[in-house]
Amino acid sequence: MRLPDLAAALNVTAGDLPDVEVVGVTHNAQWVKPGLAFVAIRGAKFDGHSFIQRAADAGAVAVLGEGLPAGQSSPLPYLTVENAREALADAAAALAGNPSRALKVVGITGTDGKTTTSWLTRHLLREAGLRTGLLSTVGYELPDGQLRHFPAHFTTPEAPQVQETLRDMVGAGAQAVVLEASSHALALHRVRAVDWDVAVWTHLTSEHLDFHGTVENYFADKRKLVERAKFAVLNADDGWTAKLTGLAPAETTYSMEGNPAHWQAGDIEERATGLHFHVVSPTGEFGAQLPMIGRFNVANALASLAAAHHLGATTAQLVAGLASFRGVPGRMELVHATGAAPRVIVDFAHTPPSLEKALSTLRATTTGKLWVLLGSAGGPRDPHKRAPLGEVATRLADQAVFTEEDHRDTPLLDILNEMQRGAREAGRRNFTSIGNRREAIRHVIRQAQPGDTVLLAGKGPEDTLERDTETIPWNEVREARNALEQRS
Ligand SMILES: CC(=O)N[C@H]1[C@@H](OP(=O)(O)OP(=O)(O)OC[C@H]2O[C@@H](n3ccc(=O)[nH]c3=O)[C@H](O)[C@@H]2O)O[C@H](CO)[C@@H](O)[C@@H]1O[C@H](C)C(=O)N[C@@H](C)C(=O)N[C@H](CCC(=O)O)C(=O)O
Ligand SMILES: Nc1ncnc2c1ncn2[C@@H]1O[C@H](COP(=O)(O)OP(=O)(O)OP(=O)(O)O)[C@@H](O)[C@H]1O
Repeated sequence: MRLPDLAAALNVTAGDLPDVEVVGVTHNAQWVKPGLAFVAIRGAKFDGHSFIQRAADAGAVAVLGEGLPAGQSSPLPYLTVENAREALADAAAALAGNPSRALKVVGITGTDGKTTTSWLTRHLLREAGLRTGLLSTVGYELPDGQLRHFPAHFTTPEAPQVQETLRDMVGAGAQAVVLEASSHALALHRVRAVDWDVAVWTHLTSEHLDFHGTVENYFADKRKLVERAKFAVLNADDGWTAKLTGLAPAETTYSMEGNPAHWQAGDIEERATGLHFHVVSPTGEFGAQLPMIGRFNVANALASLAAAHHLGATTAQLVAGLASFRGVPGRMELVHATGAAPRVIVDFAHTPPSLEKALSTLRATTTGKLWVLLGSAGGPRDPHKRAPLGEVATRLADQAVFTEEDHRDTPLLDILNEMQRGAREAGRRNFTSIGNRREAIRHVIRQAQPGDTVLLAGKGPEDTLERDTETIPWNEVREARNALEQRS
């Protein structure tokens, strides 16, 4: 796009602009490449205007900002905009060709459940035959199903990455996309200029108040998604929904607690194989089975069903889609086994509170013994959590196995000793230590019996294991599957 056309697309009246080609836009001077426009943002820590020279040296062709600081001149054409973050999003969308207009876009927001609901909705849409992309905390996928990661960890990355990813999805033949929208993203305009077809609301509890200040601000940021969508899927069990009703031109509601709603789930049973429930909905009544752990996932399922139904999924496709859902990689992921075997779960939990939550959830559906395998990372990251991890593991599981988990240059023995200390000081002896993670996984899966549950905690979807100075390719689910095969 030529620079004068970009200015016109942003409604900016600037004097004589050079007729140069703008190939993209970025807010980060370190990411500038020849031909990009640089948006100078006044952030909480830095003023992007101090990086204009750096951007120019790297080949930027223009700068967008809310006004040059007094006494500063720009070596590049400077376009004054009202709001730099909004301009970043608008420019990114224009330069990417407004890809969201060519897609059915489902946005998911809420305090918890965004990632799960995004993955499930993506799965249901694919079951319904729509080529669907995904952008979530766990990574992003074009319709080919291969998970990719942005260089920095984000739930919703900055607008240029959002728009460029949507453009790539359109290029790869996507018809729909499911996009997880964090409150930070909505507050900082990262998903402005996305044309939303469906907004899904999971629920809201006090969180991130360091950033938003008050729960009302937090709500107001999240509400933007519902305000901007053509259709809203609202949770009738969430107190905030009353304030969301009527904001979108059309809406549907869901409940797993017996509140009046279009989509209702009842007769909920949580079994070792997953969740079983009965759905009453505008598309009829049906029995549903979802191979996931955790009762709250019924709410996520209802939200996904309603969103996918709105985009054309039939009842048969919805039922089949729920039953074939494999979960979110590395999040309470059930490892499938053939024949009589213990239930094996891979989960990312690597802090004492998340380990506590995961083990408590699993205890509820374990008839036999509950086993847990875990380590703790080396280096400066939270050495204080090692002993508490040992305590939680031996309190909530019947048997714990301590092993390696990215110990890097910290001696593994020191980490294992700390975990053991946490257990011993609480008076417990129900643990063993096996340094090599593969051997430890094989050991615990060999020892466990049908009816038992084995939680492999800490690594989740990570694809490497950092042992001393080595970085080893790693796939925890594959390790578990191999161990299950060796067992049978
Ligand atoms: C709290 C928050 O979201 N902060 C975001 C905000 O940072 P900021 O206002 O402090 O920006 P800043 O660091 O002062 O920099 C100002 C400008 O100078 C630029 N800069 C800065 C330094 C430099 O050397 N060169 C340079 O160009 C920056 O790119 C930026 O454009 O704007 C930056 C880009 O403009 C974001 O990268 C940054 O996200 C930070 C990295 C972050 O950690 N965000 C997290 C909290 C976040 O967004 N999380 C949510 C999920 C939350 C959840 O549900 O758990 C997410 O969607 O991932
Ligand atoms: N609908 C829900 N209601 C309450 N809690 C939930 C719900 N869905 C998930 N959770 C809890 O939140 C945890 C995180 O779930 P999920 O990753 O889907 O949420 P998220 O909003 O994407 O959070 P994050 O951005 O931190 O990944 C789950 O392990 C579970 O404990």
